[in-house]
Amino acid sequence: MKIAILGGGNLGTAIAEGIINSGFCQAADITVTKRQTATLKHLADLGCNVYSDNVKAVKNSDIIILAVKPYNYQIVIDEVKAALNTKKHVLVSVITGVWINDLQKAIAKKLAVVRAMPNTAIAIQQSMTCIAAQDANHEQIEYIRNLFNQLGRTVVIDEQLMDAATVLGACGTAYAMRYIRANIQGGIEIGFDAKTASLIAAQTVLGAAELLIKTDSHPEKEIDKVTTPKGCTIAGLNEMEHQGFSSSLIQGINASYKKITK
Ligand SMILES: NC(=O)C1=CN([C@@H]2O[C@H](COP(=O)(O)OP(=O)(O)OC[C@H]3O[C@@H](n4cnc5c(N)ncnc54)[C@H](O)[C@@H]3O)[C@@H](O)[C@H]2O)C=CC1
Ligand SMILES: O=C(O)[C@@H]1CCC=N1
Repeated sequence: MKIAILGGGNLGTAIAEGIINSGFCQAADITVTKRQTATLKHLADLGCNVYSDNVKAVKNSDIIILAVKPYNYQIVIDEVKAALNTKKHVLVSVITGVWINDLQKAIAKKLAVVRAMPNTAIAIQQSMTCIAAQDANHEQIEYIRNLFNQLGRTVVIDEQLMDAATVLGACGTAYAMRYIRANIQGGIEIGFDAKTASLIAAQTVLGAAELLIKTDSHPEKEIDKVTTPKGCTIAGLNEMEHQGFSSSLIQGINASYKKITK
């Protein structure tokens, strides 16, 4: 299978790099497009095809990953729709807030369309990618899922949950960063230099996440292991809750969701 990535920006280039690093396919089988291709030199050096002709990229590929900003998708679809072939192509859109029906209407064909919602950790092959599909067969969905499995973990969801997936999975990277930053600020206040506090905070969060994923455990079970009776962990946790810690996170998630669905 040959893969075209239309829109070689942050996400598009990260996907290309991840696919090459994972060995999922040869660099020569990947095409990345952008209007000005100067910033894609590193991909060309790796062996990818890099150019600005979206139609040529579509004609030369089987899987078309659309990775432009939401306000640019219509222009790109108008440009390539005549070249899209329902018997050959699968369109994968990573665009926030654009529904499969919108894409199929814009294409004016019943093309197999898959929506994927990754996060920025895709750059280091640690994305959580939620996938939803329409008019794609089992084989096509499994191929796309396998592609994104090279770039982290995947889950197939109903498209109705795509906004929720965007909030929890993609905005979630920013929430986690803010949590880590707060830990760094607290860590400095209790004595660490910024660099050491950053390492301790980030590795501790990584370890906590891995504990949950690798042992299929529940957060509260792991908290029980850390909280010594009358100890400092429970004192800190309870104070955080008195200050509205869990409630503020839940309200933030709801605010993001309201914004994306309005
Ligand atoms: N940043 C994030 O955390 C996430 C972003 N997304 C979605 O992914 C999409 C891409 O996001 P980013 O990579 O962050 O944006 P970006 O702005 O870095 O990349 C978009 C690229 O498309 C190129 N482009 C614009 N018009 C084009 C055209 N006609 N032909 C070819 N290339 C064209 C731009 O030059 C730019 O390099 C967006 O729709 C966004 O909603 C999805 C999940 C997470
Ligand atoms: O903030 C946003 O609108 C997008 C959605 C997912 C990540 N960034």
